[in-house]
Amino acid sequence: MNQDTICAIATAQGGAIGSIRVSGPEAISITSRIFKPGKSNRKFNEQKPYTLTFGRIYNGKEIIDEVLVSLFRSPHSYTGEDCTEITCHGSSYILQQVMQLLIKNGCRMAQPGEYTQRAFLNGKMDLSQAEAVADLIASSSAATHRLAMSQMRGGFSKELTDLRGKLLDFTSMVELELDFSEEDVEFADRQALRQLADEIEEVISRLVNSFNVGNAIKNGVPVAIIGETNAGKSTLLNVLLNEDKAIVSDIHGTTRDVIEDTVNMGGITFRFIDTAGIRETNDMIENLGIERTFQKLDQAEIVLWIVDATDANSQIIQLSEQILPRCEGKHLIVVFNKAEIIHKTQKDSLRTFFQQNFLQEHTDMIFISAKQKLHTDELEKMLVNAAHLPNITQNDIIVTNVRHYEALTKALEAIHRVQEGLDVQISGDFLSQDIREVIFHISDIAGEVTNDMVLQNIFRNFCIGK
Ligand SMILES: Nc1nc2c(c(=O)[nH]1)N(C=O)[C@@H](CNc1ccc(C(=O)N[C@@H](CCC(=O)O)C(=O)O)cc1)CN2
Ligand SMILES: Nc1nc2c(ncn2[C@@H]2O[C@H](COP(=O)(O)OP(=O)(O)OP(=O)(O)O)[C@@H](O)[C@H]2O)c(=O)[nH]1
Repeated sequence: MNQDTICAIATAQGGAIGSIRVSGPEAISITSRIFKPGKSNRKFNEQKPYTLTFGRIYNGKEIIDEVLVSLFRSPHSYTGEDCTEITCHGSSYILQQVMQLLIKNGCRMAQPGEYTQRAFLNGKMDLSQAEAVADLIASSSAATHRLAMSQMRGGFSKELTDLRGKLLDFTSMVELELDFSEEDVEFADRQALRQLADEIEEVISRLVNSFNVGNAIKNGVPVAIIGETNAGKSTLLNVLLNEDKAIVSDIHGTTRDVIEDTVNMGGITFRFIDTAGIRETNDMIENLGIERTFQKLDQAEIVLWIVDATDANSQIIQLSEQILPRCEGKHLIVVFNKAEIIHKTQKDSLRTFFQQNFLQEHTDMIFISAKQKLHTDELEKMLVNAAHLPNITQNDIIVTNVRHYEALTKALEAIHRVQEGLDVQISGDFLSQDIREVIFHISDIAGEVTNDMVLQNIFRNFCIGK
């Protein structure tokens, strides 16, 4: 299927050593045209797989570099094709020269993700494993690494493949019944099918539900910072992020757009979402921002509600109607900011007010000064406690990929129809249709029925050389 032999630089710029990967039917012959092994009696194309050969890359008579070359023979390589790897000195000039020589001798530049795409097309891995390769390269913490590693090693595709196999057996029995419809026979034991459907429903529900945790680990626990204009949201965000990201000014409504950034605190990645201040306004652009604030609030797991302590009462009363109903199921932290300029008696009355009106599960309050960084460490601890993520291991199966989540959600809907259908003794042809749909969505995750556009999109997001 892949007649082209492709090449790409696989290493980042600036290292002492650089590596070029060649893959395809001509990989070994093209490499041997530009590479002469050190000991002249050895031939590169007789090199044993998984060994290194020392030698030189020549452009005509000129030596480009002294290199080490490795060799893999189809199907035993990353792509499943014949492959070579040329390891030279890390000069971008040398790497470019070697690339040009390879191209002059019949290679073509690889597209982003093309090696992994070939690995997928040659059956070395399924699509969810290929997607995990990209996650693995992007992983920046122990948790994201563990998730990507578990998925790359076959994580949930194995479990899904087993279930899909059982479903296929069943649906072929149901479909066989259809061929004998005159005789009113039942090859597929409905009770056993119902048991299988329940089992599958449980597995898929678990995977669908794991996405919240998976998403929080991969993209950060979403924390929305909301409150009235000028309460100090941007100032606090800058403190939390330890850098000057959001624009701070004393003109009301400075933050019109939603700013997002992630930061690691206590081993947990948080994704802070600064939002436009909420107030009644006729400014069109600002109103759009406020609309978006509410959308972001819905996505958040933790809500930091910043209240200007010097002007708290009116804000609380005005906003509690808008905000509180939207915080159900979320952890709400009411942050009284600018606390350094209010009196102790004011604090006490605010605390009493809070305790009388907000005391419920998953609600905290704190007095801080964002400007003077007073009690902001305590706020960080509060956040870490609010974000109780489970400890995950490489054996935990957690969905992190939106594409998988969507396919699983559709599979879950279809399996519910199968369960309902069995309960009301639906006819075989409808039943098999619903089962086929479950199979279809499960197969989508492994990439067996995935359409070309989606495939292209997935691999285009890889880096070159992978
Ligand atoms: N130099 C180099 N390092 C690398 C890679 C590479 O391509 N080149 N990889 C690229 O991502 C990763 C390793 N991935 C690989 C995966 C499979 C095979 C391979 O030869 N598989 C054979 C043998 C399997 C076995 O013995 O179990 C096969 O599948 O038949 C090679 C590399 C990370 N490090
Ligand atoms: N005294 C005092 N002033 C503060 C504190 N935090 C912020 N401010 C000031 O309050 C003003 C508004 O701060 P911002 O951080 O821009 O407020 P915001 O909530 O992001 O405002 P919008 O972008 O308009 O929604 C600025 O002048 C800040 O310097 C604080 O803890 N104490």
